[in-house]
Amino acid sequence: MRGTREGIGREIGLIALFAGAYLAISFAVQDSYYQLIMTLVLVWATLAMSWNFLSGYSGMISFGQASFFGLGGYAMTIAFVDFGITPWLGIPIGIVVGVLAGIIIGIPTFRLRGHYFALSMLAYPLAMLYVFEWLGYQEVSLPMMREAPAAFMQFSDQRVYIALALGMLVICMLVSLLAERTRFGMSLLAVKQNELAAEAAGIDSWRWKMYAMMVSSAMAAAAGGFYAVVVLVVTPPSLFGMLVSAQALILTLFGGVGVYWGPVIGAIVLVPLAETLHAELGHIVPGIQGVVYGVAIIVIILSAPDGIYWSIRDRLARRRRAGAPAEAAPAPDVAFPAAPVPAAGDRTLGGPLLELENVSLSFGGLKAVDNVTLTVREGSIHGIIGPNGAGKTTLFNVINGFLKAESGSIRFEGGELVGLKPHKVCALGLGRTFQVVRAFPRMSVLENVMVGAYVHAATDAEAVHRAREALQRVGLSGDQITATASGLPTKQLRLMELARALAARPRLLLLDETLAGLGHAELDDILAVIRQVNREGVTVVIIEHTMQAMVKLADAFSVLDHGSLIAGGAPASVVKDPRVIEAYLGRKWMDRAQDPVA
Ligand SMILES: Nc1ncnc2c1ncn2[C@@H]1O[C@H](COP(=O)(O)OP(=O)(O)OP(=O)(O)O)[C@@H](O)[C@H]1O
Repeated sequence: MRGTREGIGREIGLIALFAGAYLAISFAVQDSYYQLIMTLVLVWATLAMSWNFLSGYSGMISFGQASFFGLGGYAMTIAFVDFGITPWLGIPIGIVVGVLAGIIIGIPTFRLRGHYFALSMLAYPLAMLYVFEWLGYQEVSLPMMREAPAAFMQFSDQRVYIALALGMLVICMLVSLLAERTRFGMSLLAVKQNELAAEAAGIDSWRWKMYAMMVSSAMAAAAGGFYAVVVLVVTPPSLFGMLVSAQALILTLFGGVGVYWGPVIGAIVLVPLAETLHAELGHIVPGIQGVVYGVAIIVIILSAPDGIYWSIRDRLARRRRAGAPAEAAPAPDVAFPAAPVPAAGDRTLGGPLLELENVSLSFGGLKAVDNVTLTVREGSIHGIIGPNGAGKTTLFNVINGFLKAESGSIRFEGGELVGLKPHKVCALGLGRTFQVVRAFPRMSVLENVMVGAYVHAATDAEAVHRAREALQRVGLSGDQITATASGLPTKQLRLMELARALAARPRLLLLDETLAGLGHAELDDILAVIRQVNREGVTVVIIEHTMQAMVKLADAFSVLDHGSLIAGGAPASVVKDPRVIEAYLGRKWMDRAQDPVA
């Protein structure tokens, strides 16, 4: 399972096995050309690993990995040629330069998303290519240091380079493995699968993306520095060229995205193929490497779109399932037993917990939230109702920081929320769920909830503990929590999302149509959970269209229409208010309103 250290020892064993086998094969290979190819496989695998760390884990597709590769290569080369600094120091210098460039590039570029991010990343290596040409570094050769070759990383035995490159790759694999199994990787994966949900669950997506950029640029710069040592001559196209960035991306896509074995598999299969064809047929078909990578990407998209690693894994899992005995009956589909419910209004409520004062927000000419003032009392269940398009979800988005109020004030426990990012709002104790469930589909239910727990958990073990506790609170257990989130029935998804919000131990929960899409029995189960959570001290603000349920559940209503608050107060009186009936409930409700709790 991701997110815990389970199985980490086995993975380290596999890495050691791979490294040992690779080294053993390198001793068996006598031809220095093939030894060079074995070195290049490791260098390109490291570069592809750097792409995987940024793009595979976080989902931000980068076409510009050559920037860091080239800077690492040129920093080492210039340090060597102009200052006589050994590559043993030059490569670390290149790594520092690469990381600094990663930070400088990340700051403006993280504002962009999707295709815009990918394309703008493409611009950086192209610009650097011309800058280095303009600076006069068209072709730089490393001088031979015959008096002290080892001190300048110059070895007559090619196998020493293989061992060094293998060391570099193994370090990158271990760093990636550790990231995949800890909050680093889990946070990036959550951002990749649903950035808004991750932010609402307390994940600072910008910070994790920046960390990923720094680690990724360090790996790419190390690969670039080492590449320059091995090939001895560098040119701007060989370090910053399109083929370099494309290679990083294609090797990973081919081998498997989002897992550290992917780049290794991709490099082992494709690099020897491309290099051998280049050596044999390069004089007849110039640029044959590009053809190999082009064909590889078409084949992989058609036959195994997630890459070889995932394709093999899925096939093995299917075979295991087919051979396994019939699965045990699933754990009972439980929620909390419907405990006796204190009638709305019977409970003693605290003072104001959330206060909105003259809050407004427009989309162009449309006032989606218009001068709304309302107070939510501590310990209450506060219903937000209104017709479709009344501005209810927008109001939640303004409260939790997805949207910034244009005017007005939102105070939570007396502190101002306007201007805070969603993860900060979450950290203050304000959790939320969504109208359409925002799950992290490739994670298990437990992992989904762990993402919510990270905000206050110091360690991964504590996050697991808090997540299990939250799942227990919503009544999910056994097989239900190890299941993958994609494909879960609506009720379990709703409960999982509720647990994810609860894992941060909030004082106030914003629930956006949590009852939508549920049958009668399921609806009662979820209502029981909401009441239980409220009894445990969590204040609830809930948007809901099911009026019968809301009247029984809520202590107070606020009614929105066209962005404005048209009524507020105890449910029994609000549903009799002629303005509410006209705007929302309609005549049919008017007839029933004589006995609203029937
Ligand atoms: N990002 C946006 N850009 C432009 N208009 C928007 C945006 N989001 C919402 N709106 C508009 O703002 C108004 C309020 O929308 P909102 O989703 O908050 O309503 P709602 O009360 O939650 O409705 P529903 O009950 O159907 O979910 C609607 O007219 C909607 O079309």
